[in-house]
Amino acid sequence: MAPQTFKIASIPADGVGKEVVAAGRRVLDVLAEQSGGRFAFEWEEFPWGCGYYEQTGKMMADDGLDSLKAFDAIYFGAVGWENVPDHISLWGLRLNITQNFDQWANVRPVKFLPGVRSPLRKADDTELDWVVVRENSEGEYAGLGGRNLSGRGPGNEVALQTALFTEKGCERIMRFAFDLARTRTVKKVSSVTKSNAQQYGMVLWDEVFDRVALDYPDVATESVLVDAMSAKFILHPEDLSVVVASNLNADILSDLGSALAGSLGVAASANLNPERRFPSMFEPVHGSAPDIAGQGISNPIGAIASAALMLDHFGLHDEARRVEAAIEAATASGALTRDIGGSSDTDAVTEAIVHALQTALTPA
Ligand SMILES: NC(=O)c1ccc[n+]([C@@H]2O[C@H](COP(=O)([O-])OP(=O)(O)OC[C@H]3O[C@@H](n4cnc5c(N)ncnc54)[C@H](O)[C@@H]3O)[C@@H](O)[C@H]2O)c1
Ligand SMILES: O=C(O)C[C@@H](O)C(=O)O
Ligand SMILES: [K+]
Ligand SMILES: [Mn+2]
Repeated sequence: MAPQTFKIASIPADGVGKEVVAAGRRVLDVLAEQSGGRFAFEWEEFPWGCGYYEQTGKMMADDGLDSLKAFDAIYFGAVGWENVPDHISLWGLRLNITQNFDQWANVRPVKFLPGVRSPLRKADDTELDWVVVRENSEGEYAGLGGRNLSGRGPGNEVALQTALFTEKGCERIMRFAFDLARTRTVKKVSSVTKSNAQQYGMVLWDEVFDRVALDYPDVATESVLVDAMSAKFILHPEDLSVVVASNLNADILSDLGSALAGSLGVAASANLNPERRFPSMFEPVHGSAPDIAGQGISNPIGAIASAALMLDHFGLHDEARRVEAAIEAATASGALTRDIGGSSDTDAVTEAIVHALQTALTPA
């Protein structure tokens, strides 16, 4: 039988994005080899990013979105470099893709790994495991607003950055969060709000949350102000299972979660178009890390764990669990990059994960 072939567009983009995407590809290619012809990955790499901008004045090709539509998934590194203002590079590439492909659900698990020290003392003797569900299409990232550069005289410039909350946008991300909670051991959704200060958008957010919750009587709920939630991440993370938050609130909280798990380098994410009208995109939570890029020392775990989320999206659930187990075997054995207290480089950690996959192979 012909192998089931998954077409993946890879966009390493900038900085450590290049290093960690190469690591993830290596792991996926090993898995395909091990599948004995059951499945295969067909890769096409796109050179978009700040280097491409240098040559063309654009972050991606004009027909880039059209080209991407033909793929089963997109595997992304990170965007951002010093030659391009961050708001141009982010809107030109990552947000161009997430918003135009309606990847409205951004799933960001917070995973604690064996052998990786958390800055939380609580993590030493408490099982911690939660996931941030980020609204990925509107909110503070609606791109609405403008600047008045000239009309008000020197020193009086004004800028508006308007957040957009729609009932439909709130409802779909909340249902997604509740459905996800139903698949987990602890069936609970925590909604992150700021409705004490933001009396329009966040009050709508809260009302939709309360209404959707009525359809899930088997799932526990709480609504927590974002400032209090940032404290709760540190003081009572054992109370968390699924945390649903607006675009910006979830962006901030997911970096906090990654740091609590040891480093931004270990955190995975999936930008999902749940209706599957467009390809979904898988990328580590971190950015291009200019401070360490090019040295071969970046942590590949976030990108490799994102590849596992991509396997889940393809329905290859056993393979996804095998990759996660291989990551855990590698960290437990001491294969750690510097950001998590070790001295291994990117390649050594990747090979430790590959080795774990190979030794865990059950003979046919
Ligand atoms: N989705 C994305 O592509 C994305 C996400 C975040 C930031 N960015 C962009 O990345 C650039 C840098 O942003 P930043 O410095 O705020 O965030 P960053 O995530 O790139 O780096 C923050 C810190 O985490 C460390 N870090 C990140 N990834 C790591 C890895 N794999 N291994 C080891 N350490 C790692 C960095 O060395 C740095 O100290 C900016 O241009 C920003 O706009 C892009
Ligand atoms: O917020 C963004 O879109 C950029 C980056 O911080 C991310 O988390 O992807
Ligand atoms: K990224
Ligand atoms: Mn972020």
